[in-house]
Amino acid sequence: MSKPKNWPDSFPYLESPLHAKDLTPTQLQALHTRPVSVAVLPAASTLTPSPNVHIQPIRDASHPAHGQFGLFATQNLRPGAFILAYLGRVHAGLESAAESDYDLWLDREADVAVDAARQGNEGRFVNDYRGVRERANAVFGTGWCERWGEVCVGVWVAGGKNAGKGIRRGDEILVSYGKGFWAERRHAEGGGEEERGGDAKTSWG
Ligand SMILES: C[S@@+](CC[C@H](N)C(=O)[O-])C[C@H]1O[C@@H](n2cnc3c(N)ncnc32)[C@H](O)[C@@H]1O
Repeated sequence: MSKPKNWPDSFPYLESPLHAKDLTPTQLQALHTRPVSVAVLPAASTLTPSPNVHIQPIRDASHPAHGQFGLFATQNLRPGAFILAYLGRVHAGLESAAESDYDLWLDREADVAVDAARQGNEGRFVNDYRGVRERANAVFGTGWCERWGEVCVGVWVAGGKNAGKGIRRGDEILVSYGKGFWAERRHAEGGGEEERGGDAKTSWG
């Protein structure tokens, strides 16, 4: 199996979603039922490793995630384009890895989330835009991944009116984790809760 450059030795690299044993038959059925309203992602767009990105250490001392890793574009990506799937351990949300900084809702109604804290793919290295640039240039969302025949979380280039020109080769790919993420973090560190208002899990939008 080939792993992306800079993938840490200590983490398993996933080439498909990893299903936790506690997913109920109803949750598994929801995962394997194609919703009418989500983007269909052909198998060719979910290659592992992804040809659209590379993992890089953050060496810029002014970057708030200095000393960690980030995800960067290997080619120009147009507004609205799909970038890559976010792979991890797909689990029942109730059994949430509350302390994980890598846990995203996959299907809130079905109570299913995906956590990339202990294993995953390049998606786990997407940083938040705060303190790096004015706004996010990418968004999390859900799609139907034909490669695995299931609903999956993915990362898209930001689209819409204010999207700009997309992401240029070499740019860092940055999403918004949602205010809830940072409020939770301040709360955990003993700070205030004034910005609370997002999801307990990392949210998007
Ligand atoms: C999903 S991980 C992103 C990848 C992470 N940089 C790494 O190397 O594993 C989320 C963590 O990255 C860091 N991070 C991401 N965006 C950040 C930002 N804008 N400011 C400060 N820390 C950030 C925080 O430590 C956060 O808990």
